[in-house]
Amino acid sequence: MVKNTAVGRKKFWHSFRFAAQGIAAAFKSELNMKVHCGLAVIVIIAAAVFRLPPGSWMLLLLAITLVLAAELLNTAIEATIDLVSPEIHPLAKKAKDTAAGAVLLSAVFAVITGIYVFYHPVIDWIAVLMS
Ligand SMILES: Nc1ncnc2c1ncn2[C@@H]1O[C@H](COP(=O)(O)OP(=O)(O)OP(=O)(O)O)[C@@H](O)[C@H]1O
Repeated sequence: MVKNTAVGRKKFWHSFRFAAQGIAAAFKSELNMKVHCGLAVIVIIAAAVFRLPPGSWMLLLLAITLVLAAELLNTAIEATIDLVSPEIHPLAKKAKDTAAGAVLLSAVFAVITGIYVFYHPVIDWIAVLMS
């Protein structure tokens, strides 16, 4: 484990490396993170196949970023709670459940965004298939 003791420009790039390590660590340890990333890849491929307009792409990228960012913060809060309060405590429960709530909220937004963005292209595609 290394602390960021660099200065100036070096410190800036070290911060990026530590952030990338954090994302990689969350991906390796959290099943939910793997599921969210897998779904994000499927959604991006579907958006390319349906040739969605730029506005729809931006909405999808916003939803994907929100979910992944919420999942990363949830993982950070879980790790912090496990470190400072491994024993059962109502505040530990509140912190973990609230962080999980943020993930749930962002996931609901992502589902609504997906329905809004894909509804008409999918209906049009089915209509073409049936005609
Ligand atoms: N120290 C604690 N004190 C009180 N309740 C806790 C504590 N740790 C966990 N819990 C309860 O158990 C639930 C599950 O906690 P856990 O740490 O297993 O996280 P998780 O939601 O299963 O996440 P993951 O599986 O991604 O690690 C929490 O949401 C909380 O309600």
